[in-house]
Amino acid sequence: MNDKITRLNTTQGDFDSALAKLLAWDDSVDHQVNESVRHILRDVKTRGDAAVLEFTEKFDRLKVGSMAELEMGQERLQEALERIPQDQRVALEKAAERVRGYHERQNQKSWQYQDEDGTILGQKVTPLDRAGLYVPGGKAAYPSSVLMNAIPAKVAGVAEVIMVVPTPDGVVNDMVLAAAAIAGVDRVFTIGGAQAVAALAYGTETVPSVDKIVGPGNIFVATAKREVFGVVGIDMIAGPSEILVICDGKTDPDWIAMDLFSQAEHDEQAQSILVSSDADFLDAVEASINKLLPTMEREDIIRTSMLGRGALIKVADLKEAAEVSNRIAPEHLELSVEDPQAMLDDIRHAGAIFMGRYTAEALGDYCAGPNHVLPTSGTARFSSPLGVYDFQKRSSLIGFTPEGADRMGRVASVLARGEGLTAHARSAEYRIKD
Ligand SMILES: NC(=O)c1ccc[n+]([C@@H]2O[C@H](COP(=O)([O-])OP(=O)(O)OC[C@H]3O[C@@H](n4cnc5c(N)ncnc54)[C@H](O)[C@@H]3O)[C@@H](O)[C@H]2O)c1
Ligand SMILES: N[C@H](CO)Cc1c[nH]c[nH+]1
Ligand SMILES: [Zn+2]
Repeated sequence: MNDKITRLNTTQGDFDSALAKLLAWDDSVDHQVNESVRHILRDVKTRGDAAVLEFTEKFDRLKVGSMAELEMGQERLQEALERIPQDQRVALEKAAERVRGYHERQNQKSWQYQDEDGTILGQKVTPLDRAGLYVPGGKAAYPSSVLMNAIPAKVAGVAEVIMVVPTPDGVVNDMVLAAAAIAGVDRVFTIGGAQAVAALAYGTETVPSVDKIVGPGNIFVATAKREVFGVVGIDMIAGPSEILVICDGKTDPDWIAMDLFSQAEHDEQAQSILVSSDADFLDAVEASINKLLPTMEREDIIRTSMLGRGALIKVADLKEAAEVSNRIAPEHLELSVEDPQAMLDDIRHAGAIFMGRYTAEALGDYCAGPNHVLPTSGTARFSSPLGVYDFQKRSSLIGFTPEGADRMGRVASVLARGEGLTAHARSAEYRIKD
């Protein structure tokens, strides 16, 4: 690298502000993105398909006469499945099997119990009627994201799964369509960005409106999802990828450099951070970064990301490494240390935790089993990986017996009168025995 990657040390006086600066977004970029996304959302809401077609031409350089041309029917998905090379099909099917196996364990069941009066209390779990899946496709195509979005939806029992994926310059990726066939996606539209989020949220003449939009994407997609929340549900803000590696200094520096690159190559705005107490090891990883960078296919994206948002941070020990990591709340956390289990109690905020030197984050992206759609930008402080629970909702169940209505009616009556709500009180009192 011509310029040097950011080096921080927790002992430096301005560490807190330097870290905050590293994690902060450029406000002026934020403002422009917000403006542009709001304009797109308004336009699609008002003009439907016509606006989606115009934005698709503008941002994806794809001009077609009608939205129908942007829908990939089931036959097209099956064709893609049959056309892809056998090794790709086998790998997709193997990954799908592992992702399904993991997510089946998340399936929630309805439950009921009876209290001492025979009153029934419980929770009814219902899948969403229709879910919208955003699969990114700007700088790279993501067949793995198709599986990660669609399989939990299907395991949850969602009746209709609508997928959107941009195809810049009209280049359709057969592996993406094949993955949709394997996962059982119901409808696929080759649209992306904020215009696709708007189409799913508001519906157009061709794209049906959905109940919830899930899936990762770039800053335009993440901002659009934030804006439409309330009209539809969203899973989380899953924006540009991030990795934080805590290393005890005993892993091959080339492995760590490549783990950092693995997320940096997604996006210029991706973030890769290494934390270690071993200063010599930080130097060794920096040397590996410089050595390996020219060998990378996506060298420019990685360079921009590593220089702009990457950092090597020196800490006192593993305890302090965990504290720094908790402040960042990374999407992916690699514990490249001798005894990762021993560190788990200290780790409080991370989308996914990869334990041990042999657990490359990249395996989690494809085939470990857990979901790779994870909270970014510090939102792991309060949100979780995409899962079956994102496609199910819960209704409370309450069924009083006459005895229960009598006993609890008296309690409700007192509380309602305390709130000055006499209709509530009298409604409960009607059911109290004389
Ligand atoms: N968190 C996760 O689970 C996860 C998983 C996979 C990928 N990712 C992230 O998803 C992102 C994928 O980004 P991408 O760009 O490759 O694909 P994308 O599909 O998210 O975005 C492409 C779309 O962005 C829109 N766009 C581009 N420039 C625009 C502009 N100037 N104005 C308005 N709209 C514009 C276009 O409509 C285009 O279709 C990356 O940041 C990657 O790190 C995250
Ligand atoms: N690392 C991404 C989530 O941030 C997921 C992904 C898909 N393909 C490769 N990686
Ligand atoms: Zn990745």
